[in-house]
Amino acid sequence: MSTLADYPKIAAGKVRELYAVDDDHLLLVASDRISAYDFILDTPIPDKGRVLTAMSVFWFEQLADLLPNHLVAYDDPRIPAEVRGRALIVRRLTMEPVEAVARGYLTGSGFADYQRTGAVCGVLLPEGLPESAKLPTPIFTPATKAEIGAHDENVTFDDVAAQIGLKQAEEIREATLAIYERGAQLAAERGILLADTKFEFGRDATGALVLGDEVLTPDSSRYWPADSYEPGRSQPSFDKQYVRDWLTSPESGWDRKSNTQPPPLPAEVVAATRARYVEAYERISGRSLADWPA
Ligand SMILES: N#Cc1c(N)ncnc1-c1cnn(Cc2cccc(F)c2)c1
Repeated sequence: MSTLADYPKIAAGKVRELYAVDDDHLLLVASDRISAYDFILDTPIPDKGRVLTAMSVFWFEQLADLLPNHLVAYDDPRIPAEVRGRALIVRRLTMEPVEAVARGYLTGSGFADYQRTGAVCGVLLPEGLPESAKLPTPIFTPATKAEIGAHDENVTFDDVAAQIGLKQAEEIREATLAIYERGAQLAAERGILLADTKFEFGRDATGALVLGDEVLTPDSSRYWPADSYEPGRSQPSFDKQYVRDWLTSPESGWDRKSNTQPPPLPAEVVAATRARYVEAYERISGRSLADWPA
């Protein structure tokens, strides 16, 4: 059995790391860290890494008929015991330099761009749409990959085509929208709205487009509870709202405008947040987290 120290770390995100296993395989590790208001919080959420890993595997299986993906294994002797259940063996790809975002609802940077220009990533939208409006049809709104701590920059389809080629950009747009439609449909049937999501794609040695990274997780997507959906205001996050509400309540003693590290989370907020991640996985997948490796 390998240990994590056997594998060189080749990339690190806010809550994930990527290690080299061999020339053709990587180890994608999801931590229990959680971020809020652009801070990585001091308090981990137990099982968050397992839930998000299990959710990616569920979606890779659901989407396999649409396009190939980089998943090789999730229960494998190459996965060190210390990260078992929250790590994947994946194929090493040549990654496309674009954050492939699909939006079905108008929120976040998309809503900000719309308020300023009437469009998102060059896609003109009807006038008068309120915050959180469901869009007439889902849109492809790519972004550049930012360094840790910086926000991705929204760009146009033409920018992507200029960077990677028109055919390649069209292939990514088509795949992004097809996966979003599939994910939004399945989630909606389970009472959860998929407002938007971000994919990363790569190419294998034959040049085929391959779905990489994590897929349709609460970290790469905005999931909203359908029963409280109301256009015209920001929506509660399915998974992070307890954290956001406590951090912005007087009880935390934290000032969001202070740009200081948020305080540790109380046990009850941790427990409630863990429960929401588990609920999201079990409702969407129809599976039990107890059946997932630990
Ligand atoms: N997935 C994937 C992947 C692949 N299958 N082949 C080659 N490269 C990547 C790759 C490179 N950067 N990232 C982003 C990323 C993800 C997770 C943690 C991080 F630190 C960074 C993904």
